[in-house]
Amino acid sequence: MISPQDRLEQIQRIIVTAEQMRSIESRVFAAGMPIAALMEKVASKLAHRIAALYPLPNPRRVGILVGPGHNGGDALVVARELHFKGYEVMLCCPVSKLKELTEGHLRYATSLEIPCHPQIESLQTCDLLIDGLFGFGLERSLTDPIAPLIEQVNHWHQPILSIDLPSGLHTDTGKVLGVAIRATQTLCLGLWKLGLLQEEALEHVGSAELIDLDLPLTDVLAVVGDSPLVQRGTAQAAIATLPLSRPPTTHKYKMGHLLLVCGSRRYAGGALLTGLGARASGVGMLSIAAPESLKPALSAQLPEALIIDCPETPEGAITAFPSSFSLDSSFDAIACGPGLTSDATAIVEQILASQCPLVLDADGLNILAQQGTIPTLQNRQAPTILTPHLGEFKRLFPDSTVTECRVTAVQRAAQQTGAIVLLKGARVAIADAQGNTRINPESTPALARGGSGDVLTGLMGGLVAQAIAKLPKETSEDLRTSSISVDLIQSGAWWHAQAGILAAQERTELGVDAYTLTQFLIPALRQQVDAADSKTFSN
Ligand SMILES: NC(=O)C1=CN([C@@H]2O[C@H](COP(=O)(O)OP(=O)(O)OC[C@H]3O[C@@H](n4cnc5c(N)ncnc54)[C@H](O)[C@@H]3O)[C@@H](O)[C@H]2O)[C@@H](O)CC1
Ligand SMILES: [K+]
Repeated sequence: MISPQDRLEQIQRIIVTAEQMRSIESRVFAAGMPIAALMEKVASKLAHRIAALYPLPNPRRVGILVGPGHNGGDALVVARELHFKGYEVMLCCPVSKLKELTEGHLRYATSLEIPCHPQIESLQTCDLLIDGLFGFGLERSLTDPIAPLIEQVNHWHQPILSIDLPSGLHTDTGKVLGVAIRATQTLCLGLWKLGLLQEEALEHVGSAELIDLDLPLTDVLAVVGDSPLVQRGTAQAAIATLPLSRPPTTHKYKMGHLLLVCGSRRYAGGALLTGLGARASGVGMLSIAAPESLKPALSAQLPEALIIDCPETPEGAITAFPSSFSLDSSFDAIACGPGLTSDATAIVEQILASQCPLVLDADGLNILAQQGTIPTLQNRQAPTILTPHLGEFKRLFPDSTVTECRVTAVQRAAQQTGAIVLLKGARVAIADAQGNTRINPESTPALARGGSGDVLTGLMGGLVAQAIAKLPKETSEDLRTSSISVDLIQSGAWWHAQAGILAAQERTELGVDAYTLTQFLIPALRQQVDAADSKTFSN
């Protein structure tokens, strides 16, 4: 039997749509779990968590918004439990036609003399609001009388805690259906809903937490599949994937040789930041091809790196590799792009034509877009990882529907090109050609800053080089490609985000310039590994 800790780790990785959640619940109900019993369980866990988050005596007055379905039912059971714990609870139920179970709980709450108001104004003096208007049953845009009620509540100042989802959000796309509650906190029930991990939803979700409902893993996996294509990244998965422990008899070339191709006189920092990101990855050997005029600065900051000084244009962009240099099989991976400028077309073309695994970013992506993204990458045999932000993504895939749904757009881009595509943003989404998809659930706006992407490119290049170096030299191209998994790329995205989060905690969100970020990569990893170890020992 799986341990409760391993079960919870698996549950934390799963992401469901509304339809999948409905199917899972149907299986549980068909197996004999009464709907009312599940609702009791949900609400008792919620009430317990809410009392821990907002302990008495302050806040004392709790206003609860009750909708027509079972989200409203959950809210009413929470109301009853908080009432018995000593909170001063009041309800607002703006609709008259309720589902049967919800109706019963409303009757009982009323019999306990918990006041229920049709008008939202009565709740304005509450210290805390709980949103139980709609959960995953919301199907269409909100209108009168609920839409104006939500608008009003969003202008008030007390914290709002949403049950399952902020009411008004689409469960799958995270888009606002007319209007939606802006929650301070969302307690998601049972399994992570896809919409909560979409960037569109972030301003409404607040901080998000999963309330485990002990849904049987067999029922969950029967619906989402044993190895679900779309998964939420977790710390444990990232730590298990990163090359944290080294074989005792290893040597530097077995730990990966990474070639960085980056920088120009104008963007000298691009080369430096990529180099510092690569250094933190632990890669065995680091070579940096950069304009020859950057050599002194790079050597001073990265004394361990081999600097390949490249001829440059009068403006200081790389024109080509030096004539003595051959882009042969001595490199396990190349990371290319930061700070190159658009003048470095020839060298990017040469790299794209090579057989070397490649992480492509920034100007490398812009040059690829000019060459024609899909045909160029379809001709590439070696593994390719693209790390665009939204603007670069649109240039690479001008026909994409990225504004509709980032996750679908990334999946399609990966499938069209055969590359692993990582779309940057507050919720990094990563997909491979087979549809395997990862979403990084945690980040910080502190990373929205010039140069933080360069750090990611170097870090990612170092991880890819180490994964490739582990393979026997004669490994086929297909096997090399499959050895670079979305989990590896997700572990890099997770690590980078955790460094930003730790740096922001220590220095505020204003204090996370890209150089500082590089200095937090190792401390953040240390902290996360220690936290994971202490969890293991305490269980
Ligand atoms: N089924 C269960 O027993 C469980 C349900 N749970 C809770 O129940 C929720 C799902 O319950 P429901 O399926 O009842 O769905 P909801 O409570 O999300 O709401 C659905 C109700 O709202 C109405 N509705 C939908 N769109 C509307 C609109 N735009 N304007 C006005 N009315 C609209 C529907 O006709 C339906 O009556 C979950 O989010 C969760 O909170 C969970 O607690 C787990 C157990
Ligand atoms: K809700």
